[in-house]
Amino acid sequence: MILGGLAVAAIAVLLAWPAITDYYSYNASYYDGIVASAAISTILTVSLNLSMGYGGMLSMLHSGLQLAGGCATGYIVVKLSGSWLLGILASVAVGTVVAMLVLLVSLRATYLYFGMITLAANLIVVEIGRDWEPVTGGVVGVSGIAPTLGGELMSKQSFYYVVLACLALAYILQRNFVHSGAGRASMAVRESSDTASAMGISPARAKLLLFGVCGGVAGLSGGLYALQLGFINPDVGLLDNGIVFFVGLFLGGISTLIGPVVGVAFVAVLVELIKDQARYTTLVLGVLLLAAMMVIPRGIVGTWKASRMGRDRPFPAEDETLPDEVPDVVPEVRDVPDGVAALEGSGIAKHFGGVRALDGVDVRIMPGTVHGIIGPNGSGKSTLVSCLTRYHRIDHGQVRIFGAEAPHSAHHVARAGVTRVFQVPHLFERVSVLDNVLTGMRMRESYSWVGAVVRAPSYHRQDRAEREEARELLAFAGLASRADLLASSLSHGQKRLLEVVRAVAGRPKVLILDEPATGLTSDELDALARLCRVLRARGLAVVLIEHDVDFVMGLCDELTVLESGKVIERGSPKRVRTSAAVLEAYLGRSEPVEEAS
Ligand SMILES: Nc1ncnc2c1ncn2[C@@H]1O[C@H](COP(=O)(O)OP(=O)(O)OP(=O)(O)O)[C@@H](O)[C@H]1O
Repeated sequence: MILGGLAVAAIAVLLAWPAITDYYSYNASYYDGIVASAAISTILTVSLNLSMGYGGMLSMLHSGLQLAGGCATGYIVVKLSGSWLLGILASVAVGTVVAMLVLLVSLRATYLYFGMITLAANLIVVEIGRDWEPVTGGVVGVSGIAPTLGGELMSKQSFYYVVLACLALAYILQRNFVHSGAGRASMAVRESSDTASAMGISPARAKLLLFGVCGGVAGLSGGLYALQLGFINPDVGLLDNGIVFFVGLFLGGISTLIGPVVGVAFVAVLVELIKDQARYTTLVLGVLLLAAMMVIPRGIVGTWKASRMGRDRPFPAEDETLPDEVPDVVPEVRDVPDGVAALEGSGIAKHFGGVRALDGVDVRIMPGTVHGIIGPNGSGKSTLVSCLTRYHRIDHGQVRIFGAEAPHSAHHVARAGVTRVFQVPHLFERVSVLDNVLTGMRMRESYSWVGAVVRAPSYHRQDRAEREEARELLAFAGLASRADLLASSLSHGQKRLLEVVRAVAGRPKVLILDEPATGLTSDELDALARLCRVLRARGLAVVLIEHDVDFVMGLCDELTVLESGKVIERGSPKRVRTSAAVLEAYLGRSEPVEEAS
């Protein structure tokens, strides 16, 4: 409410700004220019926010992207005598291409290494700017980049509104992207590439898309910068020019939509206030960044959000009674040919150096069953699952999904219907419970990211249906009242359940749960068992890796028992319970398995 009011007031002031300055000042164009500059910086900071905040990609390339965009506009407007609009479009295209090229060479790089690669790329972009004289104008740059309208030079006021419109576009793009399936996929990759892959998300594609979008937005800010100042030279790409964007982002609040706007506005006002002492500007910005990091590490907006009742803060939600009805949204697996295994591994071998983690393992998991994989610690259970789902490259053997050879990458296996929940909880803690479930639906989404950004009817339809479905699934697991809380506020048991719900949301045909019962209360165990039974009844194959022998024996139709990377027994719980090999492996003597736990 308060935010809404402030936003409306800010928009009104921005729209009326040229009239206000005209009325109150003899130097109106100066003040219009200050706000336009701040708006251009905000556009670049929005791009940085998408990359670092929502994508978890430390980018040192942003001033280089601004330079690339500015050079593209300069080239079109001055050298080709094109229109400013064409210049702006070129800046977006060039920014996108440069960002995507850099991303392609750094696909496997993690946070810090990605930062270093973008740093190197920035140096290269600046150097190209200095040396590619016919296009960039070399060290001197290009001047005379003037926007025209109907053959006349565009007035400062008109240009102000062009910049404002571009800022609005950048902000809307950021907001709509972040709230779309593509945005959730980027955030999933930010949290864990492995978990994202288990939901059918390709980390490489998600990163490429996000960084490409960031490049386009940063390029746009470069094009506007060139048009506003009338020139562009390679110094624009120098790293110290980029500091102001980092200060604005961290001061305003990284990973918040409005943070870049607030942060840059704050910095712009401050810089204006100390303009008579301009030589201290860098010092002041440095101190400001330091102070922000120490006092309000979430930034102004993040801190404000965390302080509001019920927003970004855990609050006790009521305990829920589980509904008896199974929601329709729990998937049903149909048309499976008789006798074909849902997931099958034959002769799987995996060595880690001298360790034979798996040594010729055969496993057949039938649809409509709960299949337990048990064995002592280190017997190879998790490795087997990683091999079956292609997280590990297998040394020997074959993996088949419904009779066909399994694809060779983890996210394609997920798309083929095999989803896993990891042994160590891999929730997306910084987003809501509901968003976690929505992320699990990513591979079913049919709308494009452009459709989401422009909020096409297909996006609205699907988004509405997904949200309803996600809430139904949460209600079935007893988590409905927690849907809008941050996932980090859940108890351990609730997090485990949420992970299962998120996996179910992807409508898998095979669901692999690695030690899901660890740390669950008896009520939570009941809820988990109920969910597994429902999935089995709907034709799914559920694979359980568990140490809780009672839980496994009570739930599973079939078991595969591993020891030292080999199958030592397989069959019904009754058979396994009395197997001499199993008793030996668990107890080293012939006593009932239940006593091992
Ligand atoms: N990435 C790896 N590098 C080296 N060795 C590994 C790796 N992953 C597993 N191993 C080894 O492979 C063997 C099987 O490990 P795995 O984690 O699959 O067993 P597990 O049955 O799942 O054990 P637990 O019940 O303790 O989770 C162990 O000896 C383990 O040390």
